[in-house]
Amino acid sequence: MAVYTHVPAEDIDAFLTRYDAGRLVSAKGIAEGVENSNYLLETTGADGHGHRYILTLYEKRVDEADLPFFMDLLDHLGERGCLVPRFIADRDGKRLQQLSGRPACLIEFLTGISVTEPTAGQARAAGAALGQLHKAAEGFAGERRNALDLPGWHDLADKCGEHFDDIAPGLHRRVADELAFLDAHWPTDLPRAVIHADLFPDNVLMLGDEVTGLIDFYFSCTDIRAYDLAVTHSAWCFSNDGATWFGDRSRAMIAGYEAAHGLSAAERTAFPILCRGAALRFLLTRAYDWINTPPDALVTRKDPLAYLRRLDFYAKATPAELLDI
Ligand SMILES: Nc1ncnc2c1ncn2[C@@H]1O[C@H](COP(=O)(O)OP(=O)(O)O)[C@@H](O)[C@H]1O
Ligand SMILES: N[C@@H](CCOP(=O)(O)O)C(=O)O
Repeated sequence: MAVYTHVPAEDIDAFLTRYDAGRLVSAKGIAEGVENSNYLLETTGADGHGHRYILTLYEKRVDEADLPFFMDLLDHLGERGCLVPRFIADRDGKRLQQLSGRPACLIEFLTGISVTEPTAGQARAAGAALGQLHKAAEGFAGERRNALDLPGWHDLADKCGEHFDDIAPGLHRRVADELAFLDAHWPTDLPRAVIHADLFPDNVLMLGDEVTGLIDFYFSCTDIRAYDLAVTHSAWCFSNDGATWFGDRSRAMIAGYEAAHGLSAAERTAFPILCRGAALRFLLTRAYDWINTPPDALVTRKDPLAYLRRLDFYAKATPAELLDI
């Protein structure tokens, strides 16, 4: 459950009076997500025909100072045909507000569901949507440093320290060895761009095999473009526990990305290392949250070991195995 801040319905109704959005009809806390508090709002709509919105209160890793970057990026992508939600301006043109003591935004609601067991067809569509996003992001002037890059992974690992071994014996050593490998092999000459950096199935809305929305851009940043495909691959092409890699999903995702954007020879060669980095990144944030979230907290902790299993797979994988479609 990710509702960290409980906002009384009367306060949401009062908040809505700043917008041309009608009056509040219902407000439901959204269980999915781990970073922010999200509510699904139903209103009477400005035209009286009823309307849905997402209300987000920013809680954990989102820095308020980064919100203009995310707003401008979604405007840029939306103007170029990507199915992304726009931040809604109030009657004074203001998009960032305060509600219950938190930074808060009203956001366009997009239809679709997040799949939990993607098919190969859905993995292909996600790969294509990522490629289209990368094409549409070309020419976007904004930049944002990735706080969860290789130096950021070292910081997180230092913070977890000995506690890694409370999650699994030997994990501390394994993480240190992997960081040493990535320090020596992480590519420095691949094209960089604005990337989503968290395109998990729960951040892709779909109807059947069709993508209807890409959401949750709060990790988007400037980094190696093909790393974004590695993140997406790690999230879509395994069983949820990371124990099984699905070659059909993997081939379909790469084919979808190749058709929409394409990978250079250098990106293909580096792909297994980028995937190792992606697996370590999510292992580390999950381990940090595991260690620092009480087991009885309202939010469901995500299993770090599901990403250790992916890391084990990528450490043995060849570019041909991952990319030969
Ligand atoms: N624009 C949107 N349209 C429809 N549903 C949304 C939208 N934004 C968020 N959601 C819903 O809220 C959930 C949590 O949102 P998300 O941005 O992933 O949260 P968090 O940043 O806390 O992880 C999503 O899984 C989705 O169900
Ligand atoms: N996708 C990450 C956690 C971030 O959660 P999200 O709901 O913002 O995607 C993970 O699975 O570890």
